[in-house]
This record gives sequence, C-alpha cells and structure tokens, in this order.
Amino acid sequence: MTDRLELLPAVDVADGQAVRLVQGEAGSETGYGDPLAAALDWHAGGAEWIHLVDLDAAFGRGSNAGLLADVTQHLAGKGVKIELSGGIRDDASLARALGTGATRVNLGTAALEDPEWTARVIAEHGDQIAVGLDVRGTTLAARGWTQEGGDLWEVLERLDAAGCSRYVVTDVTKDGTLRGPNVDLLREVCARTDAPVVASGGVSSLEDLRVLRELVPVGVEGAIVGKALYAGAFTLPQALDVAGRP
Ligand SMILES: O=C(O)c1ccccc1N[C@@H]1O[C@H](COP(=O)(O)O)[C@@H](O)[C@H]1O
Repeated sequence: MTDRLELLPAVDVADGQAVRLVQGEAGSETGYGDPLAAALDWHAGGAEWIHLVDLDAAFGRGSNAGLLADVTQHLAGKGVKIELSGGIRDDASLARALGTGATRVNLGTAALEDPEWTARVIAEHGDQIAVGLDVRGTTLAARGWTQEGGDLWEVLERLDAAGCSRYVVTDVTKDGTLRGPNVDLLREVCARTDAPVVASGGVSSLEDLRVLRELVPVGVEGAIVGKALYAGAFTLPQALDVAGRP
C-alpha cells in the first residue's frame, strides 16, 4: 500500500480559456490563458494526472468539448492521465468524454438528478467513472453549484450501494480561496466509504499537502490543486516532493 498522495493540477476551462473561479461563482474568474499551454506546463512540471473541467458545460451555458478533447488527446499521448468533468450527464456526453482517451470522468449533476442512469453507467464503466461530491456544509451542489442537490450522506450511501469506485470531494466554500482544505469533511467522508477519495478545494500551501498526505492511510488518494499553482504559491515539482512521486 502506498503512502503517496496523487496530485492532480486543475485546468478549468471557460470560453476557451484556462480560468480559476472563487467558490465556483460565475464571473469571479481569473484567466490563465491557453488550456493546452497550461496542461503542458503541468506535464513539464511532472504531472501524472490533470483534472480537466469544462466549466461552461457544468454551468449549462456552452461547451468546450472539442478543445477538451484536443487537450486530453495531446496529454494522453504524453502519458498523462486525464480526469475529465463538466456536463457529463447522459449517454452521448459520457461516450464523447470517454472517447477522448480520458482515464476517468467525473459525474456531478447527473449523479444527483439521475440515480438510475448513474448506477447503470457505474456498472458498465467501473473505475472509469468517479462522482464529484461538491458540498456546502453537507448539502450537495448541482448545475454549476447553483442548485442544491441533496444530502451528502444519503447520496454517498446510494452511490456506494451502486458500486461507485471513487469520489472527488470539493468543499465549494473553500474552492479557489487559498484557505486550506476541509480536513474534517474529508475525514468524515473517508470514515463513511471504503472508496478512495480525491480531495478538492482550498489547497494553499505545501503544508496543506503534508496534511492531506497524512490522510492517505484513512482513504484520501489524491488532491486537486488549482489556484495555488497558478498563483505561484509553490511549484508543481515542490508539491510532488511533498506528495511523493509516482
Ligand atoms: O471546478 C469548478 O470550479 C466548478 C465550478 C462550478 C461548477 C462546477 C465546477 N467543477 C466541476 O464540474 C463538475 C460537475 O459538472 P456536472 O455537474 O457534472 O455538469 C464537477 O467535477 C465539479 O467539481
């Protein structure tokens, strides 16, 4: 068993550009240019994974599907694993997402609004499907985090029963704020499921990554890092030194 924390640098895309939002609020974005250039930077820094999000699809206001497919194919060709999310809500969008060569895809809204479809695709695709549990407190958020999507613990129990292989847990109130991860939330989710958990939201420092690495034995498998890398709080090689290298 590994004690390494997997790191997933984030590339969130809105209107064709890499951006970071604050608490997922539309209009709060800071731009970071070309998504492929950002992804290639993370590859050059040693990224094993990239967490790639179509924000326009998540908000239901557009699509960057072609661009994300290009980024995925390009990076997958270099051996980088892609976790793709945003707007994957039906058979067509799931087939397109898996067809890009992404290693896995994250379901958000669909996992809250369409339990039967979600159970079916989990049964069909196994660990190619993860579910993003995006929460404020213990209330889930859907549709670009603009609508409430139910109780975290009830949904976790349902998804566990469906055989969900992995959860990406985001404290929406921490995301993009550089205020540190919600360690209590992560511990509680890990205590209630045997599936691995990817931590998302709030990472601000190398110390945060040390803390998250200490949670690996209880079930935290990885951490998504966004704003801290883009803002230069630390470099990806420094982060990998703390998290452990593949
Ligand atoms: O990542 C964000 O900053 C974000 C902000 C607002 C909404 C969604 C966001 N990200 C990810 O989008 C998917 C959910 O998309 P969908 O509901 O399945 O269409 C999920 O991975 C969120 O973490």
